Amino acid sequence: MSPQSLYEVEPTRRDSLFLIDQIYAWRDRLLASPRFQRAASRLPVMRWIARRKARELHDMTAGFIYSQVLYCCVELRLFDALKPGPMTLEQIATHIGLPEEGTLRLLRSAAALKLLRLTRDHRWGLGERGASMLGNPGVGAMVSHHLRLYQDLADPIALFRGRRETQLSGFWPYARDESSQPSEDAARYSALMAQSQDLIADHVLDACSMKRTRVLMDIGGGTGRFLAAAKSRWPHLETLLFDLPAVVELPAEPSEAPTSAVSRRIGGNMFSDTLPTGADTISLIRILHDHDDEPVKGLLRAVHQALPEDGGRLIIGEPMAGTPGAEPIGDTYFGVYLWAMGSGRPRTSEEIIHFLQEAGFRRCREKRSNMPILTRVIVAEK
Ligand SMILES: CC(C)=CCC/C(C)=C/CC/C(C)=C/C=C/C(C)=C/C=C/C=C(C)/C=C/C=C(C)/C=C/C=C(C)/C=C/CC(C)(C)O
Ligand SMILES: C[S@@+](CC[C@H](N)C(=O)[O-])C[C@H]1O[C@@H](n2cnc3c(N)ncnc32)[C@H](O)[C@@H]1O
Repeated sequence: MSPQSLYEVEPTRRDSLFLIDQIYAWRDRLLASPRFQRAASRLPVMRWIARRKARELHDMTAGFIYSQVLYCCVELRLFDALKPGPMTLEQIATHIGLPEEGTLRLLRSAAALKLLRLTRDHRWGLGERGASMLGNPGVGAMVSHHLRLYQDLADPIALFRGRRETQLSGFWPYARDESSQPSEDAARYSALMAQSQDLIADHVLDACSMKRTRVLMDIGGGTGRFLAAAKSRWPHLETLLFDLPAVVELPAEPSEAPTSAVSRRIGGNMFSDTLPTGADTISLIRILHDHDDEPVKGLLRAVHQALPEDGGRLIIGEPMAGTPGAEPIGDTYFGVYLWAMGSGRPRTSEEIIHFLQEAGFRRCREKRSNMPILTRVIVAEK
């Protein structure tokens, strides 16, 4: 089966070899030749390109080590420790409970990655990337939970043989079985989602105003963090939260979403229950990519039905495949992540818009996101 038919994209003129493909084939023959590579690394301009390309390939080869150095910094809370100011090697070794020799190796490797920085007086402080991590606390939570995916990737070829029980699918039980949800599982993944919602909510809300919305329903809204962010911008909003019973029954975390931010919490299954009516705007934030095509199409039809005829609006926010300049985030990171999770796939905005049109939506369009690598935004009307 061709990838096109797997993902239901209209086949383009696949049989003919375009000129551009011939040019790429010629380039690939050159790049694959050790003689060409040797020659290129001696010529002035070519040398600069060759070094850059070698560096890129080396970063990809070594990326798994970079990720684990970042993991150590997060787990050992190094960025938090260095927030007030730089520390000496001895102070850091005592603080993280590692021998000085190992600590020094870790600090040097983190400094080379700009996570840390060696100061002029030989102390260790935050590097530009370490400081950015402090500004985005949700990223640290993501890095910590990657340990499960890392275990699943220990035999990566086996992972691609077929979807099966994995460490990651154990973290997201709804991806394999929507009906049963132990509350401790729901609490664990909902906390991660709430922490990382701050990476998303502002960009979605910057892209679409809710000034004229009366009732907003967030389907799969977790602890209500997205609704809380919307309500703090537009206090007139009535907000409905729809999620699995195990999630809406979680004890309210005042720091996550103040009780007053969510007008009503409704427990149910978005695939098998009739969705509540009454909202003039419905949001699906980081929902569609978790699920395979057929359930997604059914969900979009159900959302269409739940919206009012006059002025009903759907907002979709999630990372998407084929984002210019961030292709590996959609297709590599989320593609592999969702494969290991056991269901879903990242979709291009064109695919989502196509599904929306099939479900009966009109005026389906993408809105400009300030951070398309983290979330893109699509709006559709009934
Ligand atoms: C100050 C001076 C001198 C100059 C200024 C120059 C300047 C303007 C610099 C810019 C500085 C700046 C503002 C930096 C900002 C950095 C930012 C915003 C960094 C953000 C990084 C975000 C990252 C790395 C996000 C990672 C997100 C991940 C890994 C998300 C994973 C999500 C998952 C796994 C979701 C799972 C849900 C599921 C199951 C798929 O549904
Ligand atoms: C990836 S999380 C996204 C949470 C939140 N929208 C966010 O962006 O932080 C997916 C959410 O969908 C909910 N969910 C999964 N399957 C569901 C179902 N069948 N019915 C209702 N909610 C479901 C999960 O409980 C979870 O809260």
